[in-house]
Amino acid sequence: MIKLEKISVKFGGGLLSRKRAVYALRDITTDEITSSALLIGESGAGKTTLGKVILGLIKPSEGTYYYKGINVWKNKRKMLKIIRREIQYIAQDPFASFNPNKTVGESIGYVVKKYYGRKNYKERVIELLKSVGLSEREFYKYPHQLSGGQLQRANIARALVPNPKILVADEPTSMLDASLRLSIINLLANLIEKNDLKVIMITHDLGIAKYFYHKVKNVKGLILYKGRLVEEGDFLDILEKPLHPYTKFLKENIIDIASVNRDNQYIVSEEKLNENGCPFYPYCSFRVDICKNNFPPSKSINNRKVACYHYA
Ligand SMILES: Nc1ncnc2c1ncn2[C@@H]1O[C@H](COP(=O)(O)OP(=O)(O)OP(=O)(O)O)[C@@H](O)[C@H]1O
Repeated sequence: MIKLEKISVKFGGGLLSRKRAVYALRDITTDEITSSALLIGESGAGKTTLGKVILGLIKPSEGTYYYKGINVWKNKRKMLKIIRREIQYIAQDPFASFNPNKTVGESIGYVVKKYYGRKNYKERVIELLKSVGLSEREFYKYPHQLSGGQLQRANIARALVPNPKILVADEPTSMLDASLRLSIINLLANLIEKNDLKVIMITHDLGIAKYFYHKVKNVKGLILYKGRLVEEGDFLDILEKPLHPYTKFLKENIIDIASVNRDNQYIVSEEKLNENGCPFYPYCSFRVDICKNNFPPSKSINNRKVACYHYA
């Protein structure tokens, strides 16, 4: 379905910009993604940027994005039209995703009318609301009259309007109370099972990621670190037997990557990072000289891929 080849995304550094270009993503190559997936990484790792590349919202500065085997940006008129329909986005904050002056039914109805016309649009909206565990009552409510969890359900209902093949869910539970988080994951797992749908979930919360894996099964994990893809493979396999030193660090130290504490004993060196080197170099206890200036090529090991000279 989705294949990324040497994708880099650079921000800034234009002719009129005083700032140096920053790579949000660097040289990302994946195997074909055919299942649901988890994009894991701490803040600034490039998760959202990668999600936007997949949604066709960001044109990579370098590299090729294939959807269904077709080079998206080489065939952009046709492919972006397909992607806009088949790949939908679930944002983190459901309150920011709805117009506060319109009822939930009107907001979802707007999208229904766009795709299917006015006829029977209300019935379609109510059916969608029911498919995400809401009821007809919610059609008439304004966003502020719903809880965060209910509104996130409505957000998911709206994303389902064009009958997408993929949902890119960007931290879909992080704005919700802990008690509601699992119910949203349950809903996504349910939709995956009942529909011909895959979810690409972006998260820094390993607890949520594990729960998603156990509900959905067959979930690919993509571990990002400072714009680089460091490990790829079955998510549980990665978590149980991490190969990359960063993934090992994650497993041993933390549940929520947002709580990474850089002042712990893991830090080996404070040396300045070379842009072309491995970004984990300063913290890595397996590092060798070459890591400093050269990011390693990805190596296949038992259905996994890891970018680390330790395995070269
Ligand atoms: N529009 C932009 N202009 C300039 N820099 C950007 C832009 N969008 C993202 N970046 C930078 O690219 C890097 C990756 O950002 P991104 O939002 O993709 O990370 P993330 O893993 O999703 O982080 P978070 O979990 O904090 O959202 C960061 O250093 C960020 O500051």
